[in-house]
Amino acid sequence: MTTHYNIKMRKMTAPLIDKYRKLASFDWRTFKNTIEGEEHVILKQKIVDKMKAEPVFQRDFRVLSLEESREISHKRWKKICEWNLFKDPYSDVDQFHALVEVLEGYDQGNAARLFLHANVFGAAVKSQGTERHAEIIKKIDNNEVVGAFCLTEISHGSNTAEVQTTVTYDNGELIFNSPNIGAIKCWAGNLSHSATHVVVFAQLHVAGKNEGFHGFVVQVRDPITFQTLPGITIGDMGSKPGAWQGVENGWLKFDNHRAPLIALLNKGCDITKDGKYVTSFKSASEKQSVSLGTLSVGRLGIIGKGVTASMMASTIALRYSVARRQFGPIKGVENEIPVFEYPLQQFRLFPYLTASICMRIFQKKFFEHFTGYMMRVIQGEKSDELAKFSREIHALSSGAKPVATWLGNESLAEARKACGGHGFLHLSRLNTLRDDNDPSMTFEGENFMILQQTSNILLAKSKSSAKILTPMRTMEFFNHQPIKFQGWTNDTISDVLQAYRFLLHHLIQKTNSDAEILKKSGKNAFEVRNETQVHRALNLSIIYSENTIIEWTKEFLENEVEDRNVKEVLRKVLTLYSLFVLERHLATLYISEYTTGGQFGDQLREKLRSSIFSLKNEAIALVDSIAPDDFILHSVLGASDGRVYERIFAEFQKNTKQPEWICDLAQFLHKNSQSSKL
Ligand SMILES: Cc1cc2nc3c(=O)[nH]c(=O)nc-3n(C[C@H](O)[C@H](O)[C@H](O)COP(=O)(O)OP(=O)(O)OC[C@H]3O[C@@H](n4cnc5c(N)ncnc54)[C@H](O)[C@@H]3O)c2cc1C
Repeated sequence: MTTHYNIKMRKMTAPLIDKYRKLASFDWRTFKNTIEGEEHVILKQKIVDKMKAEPVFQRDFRVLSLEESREISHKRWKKICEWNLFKDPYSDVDQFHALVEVLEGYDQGNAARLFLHANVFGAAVKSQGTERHAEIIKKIDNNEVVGAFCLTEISHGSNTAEVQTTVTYDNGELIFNSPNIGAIKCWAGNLSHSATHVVVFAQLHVAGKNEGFHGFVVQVRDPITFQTLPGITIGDMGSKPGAWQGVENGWLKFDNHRAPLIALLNKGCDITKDGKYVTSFKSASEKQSVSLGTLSVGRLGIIGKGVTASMMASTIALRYSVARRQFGPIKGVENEIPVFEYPLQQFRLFPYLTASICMRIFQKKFFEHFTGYMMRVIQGEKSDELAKFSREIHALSSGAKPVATWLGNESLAEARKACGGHGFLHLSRLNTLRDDNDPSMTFEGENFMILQQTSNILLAKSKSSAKILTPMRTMEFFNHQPIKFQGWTNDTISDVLQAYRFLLHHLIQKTNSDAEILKKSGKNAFEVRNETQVHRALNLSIIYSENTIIEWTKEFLENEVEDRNVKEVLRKVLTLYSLFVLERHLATLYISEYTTGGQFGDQLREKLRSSIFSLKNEAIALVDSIAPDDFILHSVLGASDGRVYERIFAEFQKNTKQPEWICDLAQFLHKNSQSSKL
């Protein structure tokens, strides 16, 4: 019976994917190596091969309980530590990036466990501590301790400056307190069960004066018994969706917990032996921005979550779309066409495929810039140019993080719908991935909130009359006059960039002029900033980020791609991405009088449609070039062999056992039938 089924199924699904692969005009491996770098591809595969061979990394589509998720997450983390793949992010940047990418695709919960310790907690101690913290840093690097990052409190997340936890200096010691319920730390990953140490942010009180927001590294548990230390209560926040179930997001309450003074992360500040607070920071806000500098690094990493999300979404939905046949020009099962053939399906999915590629190129370049910046910081450089660099990184990461994470979530939602009913099953992995990716829109700077950082910097720059030169050259548009629409040329990407430059100038001018009106009406700076967000400052930040993604991908295309076929297809990819994002600003383009009449919009849409069509033969090979290994993708609908129905049925067959409560149902039915006879 089973054999018969298998044969029949195989006939039905002779994988069409190979036919679509052959249509491409380029070699997918060359494309992959061009985008990612050959060494990076090899490094990633080595890690994947290690994972494939290791029992602890095997998985199925069963939803694990909270306890199971936490236990398996611990075991996988331990295995990765044992493999000794990296010590800290800057000692081997390439290895680190390869590991990040593999783990983010495999399971964001596992990635969080590792990186919260090494990259967030560890980075905070290293960047804000001094030689006084050498011993704990050694323990962090050797995995002798587990760390968590405690910034958020029940009543404060975004407004970090107002955290309520207090630390009071008392005769050579520090006393930690959570003065009210709102001050209890929460959301800290790794905290609930595993953390032995935490970095805590709190208000430092010395000699009766609040010296403001400071970071501290505190031991919270005995590393042998795992009992919390006196004056510390820790618990878990409860159940969460997706991979975050495996992350120990915990809460922490301090009640007169005493720690030695060494707990203070004392770069740029200290408490002297005679109990005096000293600092080299000019203001509390300077201290706070240095303390939270580590979050800027994190934000760059979160851009990668958006990229991974849109890559996985495009891979799963497009591979499934060539396997899934529905309707056809003539009646009959044999005449049904793959849903991939429908222009509507292409319109829904191709833009996310191109977005994932352009954002990947952008992210790689951003990391290169960032690593260059960090090297100069580590070497102790202090210059105006470096300060400018830091500000530009902050502006771009604060804008690109929301753009990337929104797009990641959007692409997963669209992919799930594009896969119809089967897309809803866990075996597609799409809904799980959407749950996994969801909080990236909130942490490391809530998207709507953090976008304001970008516009603040751009608007401040706009007040300068001097030529604007920045290290990453993302603000070059300031030095060029905006030009209205003058017709399409043969170079669509440049046409789009011209429209973007116009939009940037328009939004800066509009936000500034509306701000002036509000100021004159008596509004204060806080009110003015809030009241110029909708349609103006917010859009400015998004458009600045998209403009940079297009510009950097164009530079890459022109200067770094050697293979002619890859160059040609990447041009098509960028053309589609540029038109896709520009179309979203059509209303603003007309409002800003970039052009009048319907012709521009109509032509833009026509170009978008023909650009989608131009990628039809390339799409599946493009998917192959961005897709992670099947083991990492872990999707029945997205597996590279295209044998979707066999794989679906193989999963279905695992679920034939009757549960025990069926006896109760049988008894109930029997009882009913007996009583109906009475
Ligand atoms: C899965 C997960 C893991 C996390 N891990 C950690 C961790 O390890 N350590 C840690 O310390 N924290 C962690 N966090 C907490 C996270 O950093 C905060 O949730 C985040 O900073 C947002 O803060 P909030 O929740 O207070 O949101 P709020 O600031 O309360 O935001 C609520 C709403 O108000 C809006 N809003 C707020 N301010 C403004 C404004 N000025 N203008 C306009 N709108 C505004 C926001 O856009 C949002 O829509 C985690 C959170 C999640 C979900």
